[in-house]
Amino acid sequence: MTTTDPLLAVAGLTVRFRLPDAVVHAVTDLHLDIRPGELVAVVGESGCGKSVLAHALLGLLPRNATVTGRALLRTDSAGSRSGSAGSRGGSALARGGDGAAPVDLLACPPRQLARQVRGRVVGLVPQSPATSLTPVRTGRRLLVETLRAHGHTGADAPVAADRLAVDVGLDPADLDRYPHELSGGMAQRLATALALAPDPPLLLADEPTTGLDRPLVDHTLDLLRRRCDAGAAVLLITHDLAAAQRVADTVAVMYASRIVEHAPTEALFEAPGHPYSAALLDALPQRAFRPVPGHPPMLTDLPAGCAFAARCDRATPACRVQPAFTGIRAGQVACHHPLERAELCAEVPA
Ligand SMILES: Nc1ncnc2c1ncn2[C@@H]1O[C@H](COP(=O)(O)OP(=O)(O)OP(=O)(O)O)[C@@H](O)[C@H]1O
Ligand code: NI
Repeated sequence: MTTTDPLLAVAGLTVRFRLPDAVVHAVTDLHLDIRPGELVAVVGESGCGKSVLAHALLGLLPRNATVTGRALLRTDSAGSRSGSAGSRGGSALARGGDGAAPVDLLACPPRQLARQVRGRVVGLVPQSPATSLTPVRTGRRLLVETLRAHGHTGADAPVAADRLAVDVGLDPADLDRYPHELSGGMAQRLATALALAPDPPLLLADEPTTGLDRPLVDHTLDLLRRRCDAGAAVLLITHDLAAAQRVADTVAVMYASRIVEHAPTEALFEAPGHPYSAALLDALPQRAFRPVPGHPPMLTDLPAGCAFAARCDRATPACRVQPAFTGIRAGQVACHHPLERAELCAEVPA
C-alpha cells in the first residue's frame, strides 16, 4: 500500500433507525474515501445525516440503528505517517505492518472498536462536547490522562497538555476548570484537544467550530489543516461552507441521507454540478443571499427518486428515478440534469 491509498474507504454505508411506526433513512448508500494528508468536508442542511455518518464509523449508534455497507480502515496507517508529532503508543491496529489487512469498522466487534479504534486510531470531536465531557474531572486531568494513555510519560504529559491547550486556543489556566465551568466555546476547544491528544491517523471533527467567534473558528480550522499536512486524514463535518472552503481538499455535499456531489473544493465553489450544491452556495450572504427554496423532506418519507426534485427548478419526470452516484473522482454528480460550468458562471455575480 502507498500513502495515496485511502486510509478509510467507505462503500455503500446505509443507516436506518427503527421507530415504533416508521423507519428513518439517515444515511443511504454512501461512498467516501479519505487519504492520509487529506481533509474532506461534509456539508449539508441540518438533519441530513452528517453526524450519523461519523457515529456509524465509530460504532456509536443506538440500538435501534441498522448499519450496512463497508468502511475499510488501513491498519498500517500510523506506521506510514511521517512528520507527525505523534504515533507514540499507537494500538495493535495501528502497529500492523505494510500489507496488514484493513479493518472493517462496520463489522468490528464493539469491544475492539472501544479498545483499539475509538480515540486511538480514529478520533472524534463530538458535536455536543458539553454532554460528552466527564463532569467530575478538570480539563487538565482529562487531558493528562488521555496523553498518558497514549504514550506520554511523567512530566512530559502536563507539558504536552499545556501545549495542546495553546494549540486549540485555550489559556492553559482554563484547564483547571471543571467542564460545567466552561463556556460552550471553551468546552468545544477542550473536546478538540482531547481528540487530538492521541494524534490519531484519522480524525472525525463534527462541527468543531460551534460556539467560536470567527478568529477562533479560523484558528481551529488551521489547526486541523496542519494535522493533515503532518499526515493525518480529517473528515470535517460542518454546516459552515466558508470553513469547508478555507481548509478542505474536497467537499461532499449531503442531502436527505445521500452524498449528492463530491468535488475538489475549488471546483465545487466555482461551479457546483448539483442544483442543491448551487442552491446552498446561493444562500451565502456573499453570494445571492437567497435561501434554498422549500424544506428538506422527512427522512421517514423519502421519494423513490431524487429527494431534491420537489425543490428543484430543473426537475423533470426523469427525476422520479434515483440518479446513480458512487463517488467523487470522476466528477460524477447525483443528478439527471447537472449544471454546466459555463451556465453557472453566468449566474454568479462578478
Ligand atoms: N437514534 C435515532 N433514532 C431515530 N432517528 C435518529 C436518531 N439519531 C438521529 N436520527 C435522525 O437521523 C437524521 C440525521 O441526523 P444527524 O444528526 O446525522 O443530522 P446532521 O446532518 O448531523 O444535522 P445537524 O447539522 O443538525 O447536526 C435526523 O433526521 C435525525 O433525527
Ligand atoms: Ni450533526
